[in-house]
Amino acid sequence: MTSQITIRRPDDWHLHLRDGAMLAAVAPETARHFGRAIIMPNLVPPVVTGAQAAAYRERIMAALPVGSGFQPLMTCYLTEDTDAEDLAKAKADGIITAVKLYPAGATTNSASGVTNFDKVRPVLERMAEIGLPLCVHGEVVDSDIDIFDREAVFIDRVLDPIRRATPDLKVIMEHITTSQGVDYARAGGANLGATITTHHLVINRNHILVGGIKPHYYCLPVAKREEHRLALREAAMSGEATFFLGTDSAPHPDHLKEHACGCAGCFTATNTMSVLAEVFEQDGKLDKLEAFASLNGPAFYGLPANGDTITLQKGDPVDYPAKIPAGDDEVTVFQPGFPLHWRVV
Ligand SMILES: NC(=O)N[C@@H](CC(=O)O)C(=O)O
Ligand SMILES: [Zn+2]
Ligand SMILES: [Zn+2]
Repeated sequence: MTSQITIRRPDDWHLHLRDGAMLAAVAPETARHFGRAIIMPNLVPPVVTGAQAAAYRERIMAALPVGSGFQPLMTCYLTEDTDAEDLAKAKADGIITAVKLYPAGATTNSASGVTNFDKVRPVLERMAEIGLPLCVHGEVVDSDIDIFDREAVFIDRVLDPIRRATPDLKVIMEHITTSQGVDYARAGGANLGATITTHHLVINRNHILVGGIKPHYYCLPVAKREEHRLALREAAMSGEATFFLGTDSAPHPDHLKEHACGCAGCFTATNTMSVLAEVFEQDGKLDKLEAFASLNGPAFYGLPANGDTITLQKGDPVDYPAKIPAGDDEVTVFQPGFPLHWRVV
């Protein structure tokens, strides 16, 4: 029985760090185990320009524990008014690593996102030319499309046309939640990657709804049927270069999660590596954890893997806090619903 594994230090290719007191609370949680993370730009107001990304990066650096080697990889939020020149300069200056596409209204703080995808076509063409990847929240927002179908419909109506029109654009399907997402990503060739979250490997829609509503399991894209969770697990544990970890750890204060109109987002930064080791072990695939968490992501982004390693050891159930304090608020840590035996030592 394996009781210890050592892997290259992992990276998180989709992370929400927020700002202010929340940033101060959650940045150390990710920096404890992760080398780098792609930082989502959906602040209020969003991080739209290279200058705003540079300023946000400084605030993140200031929130890190002294001596932390954690490196935030910044993104800009794509709007219909985004200036391609500004993005190109921010990339050339080493400020941004990717650009984020939110369909307007699809998720938390996405009101400034894109409604008419034709309007961003010239920006996407420029990004393809200069090798600047596009991270995509892949859900349509049409009110006549059932929320459980929004990812699959987005692939057909929006993503596939964008990729056909701009085949050289590197695209990351963020936080895929369906077998359709897995299939499309798998068939997409070297310019298409897909991130998978920790929580979507653990929960299906029953976990949210059976026996009383569980607001801390509500996130977007919403967890789907069990067959989709199993497809995600198979993809994450396949070792295929297309699939890599993006936790989508998305903290909200508990009072806004446990609310009549609760916010979408699961906070997994604190225990992600323990959860991942547990689920990979459950499926007999611990040997594939390093590819998923530490190797495939940097390879897709054209970056070296981290030079150092982390070691996970198996033992008595791990104690992790149920909540972490954030200013005057608290944030509930994702509870997988089974004990975690793997700790990062
Ligand atoms: N995933 C979520 O449910 N929420 C994210 C936004 C997002 O990634 O879509 C957030 O910013 O809270
Ligand atoms: Zn999203
Ligand atoms: Zn997210």
